[in-house]
Amino acid sequence: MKVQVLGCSGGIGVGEFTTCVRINEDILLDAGTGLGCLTQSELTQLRHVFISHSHLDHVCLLPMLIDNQFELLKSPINVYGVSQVLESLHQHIFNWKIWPDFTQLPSVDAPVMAFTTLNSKESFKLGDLSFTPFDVEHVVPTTGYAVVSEGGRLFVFTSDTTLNEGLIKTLNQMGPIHSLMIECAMPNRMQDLAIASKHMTPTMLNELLICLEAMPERILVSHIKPYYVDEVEAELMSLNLNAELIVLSSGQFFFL
Ligand SMILES: Nc1ncnc2c1ncn2[C@@H]1O[C@@H]2COP(=O)(O)O[C@H]2[C@H]1O
Repeated sequence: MKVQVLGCSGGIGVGEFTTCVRINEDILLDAGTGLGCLTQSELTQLRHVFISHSHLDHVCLLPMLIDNQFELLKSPINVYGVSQVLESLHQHIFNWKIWPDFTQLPSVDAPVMAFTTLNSKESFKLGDLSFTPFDVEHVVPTTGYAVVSEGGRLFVFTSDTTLNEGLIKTLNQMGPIHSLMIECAMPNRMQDLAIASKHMTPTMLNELLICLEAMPERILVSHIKPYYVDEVEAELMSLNLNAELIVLSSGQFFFL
């Protein structure tokens, strides 16, 4: 399984793209501005989009992805998420005011976009891969995704989350995690804002990792607010984790 980080920033600026991860050629986790890094040919290969939550930095290019392919699509692009997330997308974005409701276009019988509701902690199989949403704590309903590769390796994408007992328990129940993509939006001195906006700091990440029964082989850190990248990176490096720690940047890819 190829995991390509198209966007992993907590903000915008030259070279900064918001959350979007491509799995192999046809699957996305979230559809932030990183999606705009793909070529037209790569865009046409996308068939499945798993959405973690309704915040703009994670969904802003989904409407344009569908419109881009409108005339080309012979079958719908499948959009997956738990019910609260899909309802938010439908109500607040695909509502004819912000964007057309592509679940009804060009016709209700043969639309270019189809929503599939997932249940938290229930696996969804796509070929040899499986995707399991799991609840995390953020300011809106949010799920991460546990993705099992063709070879049985586990890639966990937490999306935006803060630290709580539930996250520790959920990650421990998954068994050995090969690669954990987790956010660390702000430096330690901004812990109050991190808690209010339900994000993580390096200290909170360390507290989480200490509580894991098995250390993931790779910790992939994402969603750092651009202004604080150097500070967060220095704080992360001082943790001296017993794992490969990678502060992600757009364009990186990994094989699992
Ligand atoms: N009280 C707050 N609750 C949620 N978000 C906040 C708050 N104050 C500031 N923010 C910012 O609003 C941003 C919304 O997107 P993010 O979750 O990436 O990060 C959030 C914070 O940077």
